[in-house]
Amino acid sequence: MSSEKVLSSASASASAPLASPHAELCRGINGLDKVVLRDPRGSSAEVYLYGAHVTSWKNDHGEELLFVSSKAIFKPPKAIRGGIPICFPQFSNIGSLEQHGFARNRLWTIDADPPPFSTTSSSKTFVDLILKPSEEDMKIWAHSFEFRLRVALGPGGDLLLTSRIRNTSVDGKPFSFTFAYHTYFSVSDISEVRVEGLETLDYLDNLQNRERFTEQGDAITFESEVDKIYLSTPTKIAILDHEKKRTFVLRKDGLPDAVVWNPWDKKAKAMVDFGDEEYKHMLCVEAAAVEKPITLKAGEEWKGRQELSAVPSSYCSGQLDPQKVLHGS
Ligand SMILES: O=P(O)(O)OC[C@H]1O[C@H](O)[C@H](O)[C@@H](O)[C@@H]1O
Repeated sequence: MSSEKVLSSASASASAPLASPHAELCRGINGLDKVVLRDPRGSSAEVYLYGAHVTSWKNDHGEELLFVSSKAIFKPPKAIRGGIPICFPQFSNIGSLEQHGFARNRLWTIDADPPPFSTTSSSKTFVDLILKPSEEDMKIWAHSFEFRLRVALGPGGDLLLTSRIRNTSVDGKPFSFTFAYHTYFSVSDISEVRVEGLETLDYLDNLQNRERFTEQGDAITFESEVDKIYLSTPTKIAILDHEKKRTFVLRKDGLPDAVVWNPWDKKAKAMVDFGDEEYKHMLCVEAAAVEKPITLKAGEEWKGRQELSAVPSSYCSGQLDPQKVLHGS
């Protein structure tokens, strides 16, 4: 489909044509614009311009790998429940802004001409989006910035998110922010899930006034509500879904922390846009920069990457082998 044809079927807010031949702009739920990425090898992803929100990531068998609530509200100003909301310029309620900042409920536009990436990615299946603050945004957060997000599908169906945030202030004013890729993974049964790579680390427990604790040596498993900010984590974290025999591998760069969240039954019931039982089928593991806010001087740029892959769990005498996942290439 030509880019003109694609554009004529969606609203003018999307503005620029898409650079990738494997990206298509179309209408999603409630008429909101979304970009569908289809890799020739079979994997796919969907990104709403509302929030630059990834709402779908499928492998080459067409299996959905992200969780989106059946009760998600695709209507501004509510952020979409599930997928990958972007928390910027504030994670959680740590600051004066609304919970998780405003990037997740603003309308982004397609970035027609992004500055070149320093590392060359071989992916031809991508979309570039951009967010600049409106006058209204400047009233609540008085900083000039350009936030560029590239969402790409890699050769093996990996989902790559690269954020580049630039301080475009003309009066030399620095700013600081916290950030998270608030990824909701789809899992078969939360009680069968293990997270590897966060053992023995320090974390701030959101359920206990962000008090600092140290995680035990065992892999992390789930039997009640969890809301923890793990600090200075390794660049690779594995989420093992025993029942599905699937392992998600999260690789990150520029994002030292990792948030792990499952609301469990009580909080699930309290959320209007989340099914009562859905907590069993999701787990948030979020590449983040929370403990130490990132500061950008005028003209400076920060880059934060999250790379997700889903691989069959290596299965050996009844045990998943996380070592292969964590230490393999
Ligand atoms: O309901 P939301 O604003 O999307 O936030 C959902 C969750 O996000 C993060 O994981 C926080 O650590 C949690 O404290 C919060 O409940």
